[in-house]
Amino acid sequence: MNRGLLIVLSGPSGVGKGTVCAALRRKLPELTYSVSATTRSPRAGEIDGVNYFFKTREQFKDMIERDALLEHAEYVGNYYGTPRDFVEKTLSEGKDIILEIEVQGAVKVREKFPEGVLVFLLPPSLQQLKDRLTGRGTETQATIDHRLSVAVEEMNLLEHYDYAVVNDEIDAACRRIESIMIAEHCKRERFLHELFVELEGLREKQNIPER
Ligand SMILES: Nc1nc2c(ncn2[C@@H]2O[C@H](COP(=O)(O)OP(=O)(O)O)[C@@H](O)[C@H]2O)c(=O)[nH]1
Ligand SMILES: Nc1ncnc2c1ncn2[C@@H]1O[C@H](COP(=O)(O)OP(=O)(O)O)[C@@H](O)[C@H]1O
Repeated sequence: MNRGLLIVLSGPSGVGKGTVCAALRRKLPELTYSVSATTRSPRAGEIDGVNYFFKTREQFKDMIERDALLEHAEYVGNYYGTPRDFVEKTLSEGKDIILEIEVQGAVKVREKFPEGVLVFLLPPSLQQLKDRLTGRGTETQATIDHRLSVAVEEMNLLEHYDYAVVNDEIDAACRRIESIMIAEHCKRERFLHELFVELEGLREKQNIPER
């Protein structure tokens, strides 16, 4: 059985990672979502174990020490991390899993999981990024300014990614990510498709040299 795909959806704050990821999950119910751990306080309506596993700093430190996180990063004063076991289990069951994480964490995943598929979500323009952060209404003006300056730095990490997807329209961005997933599955079929195993067997039997 093929291992599942590890898809990392990343990009600057406010670009639409949460929105696009939610739309993609509605479209692809079989796509597993990795719930992160965080030390940030829950926002109104957020549920522990669904949106995040909300942890104290002590609990989070303990997870780092136990090597229970695949990656973790500090972001605007809070810690965020991906629980390792759930990701490993999902991939070994042949299921695809999506991580929606910030850019430093995505680059760390690259080191630990070179076969991971890194997708960078881009805003159509910086002005639209600012408008989205403001429009969401979850941040104060000071946080928005801070997040915007962080976003400009974050864009520099684009070169580490496999794909760039512009989030102009939510549906269009989803379609692009779906296409990436289809292409990445086809790439892996090259190595594992049963037909090729059969062909290899036949070649050996008939002593046909490889082309
Ligand atoms: N490295 C890392 N980043 C994460 C993880 N979970 C969430 N994030 C990112 O942390 C940042 C802040 O998340 P959050 O406070 O929920 O704000 P929002 O995504 O901007 O609404 C976002 O860029 C998330 O994608 C994780 O497990 N690891
Ligand atoms: N393609 C899009 N067009 C217009 N608005 C969008 C689009 N994608 C996301 N948004 C809006 O932008 C804001 C930030 O999106 P969000 O998903 O919270 O970003 P992130 O998770 O990257 O921080 C939200 O108010 C969301 O509704």
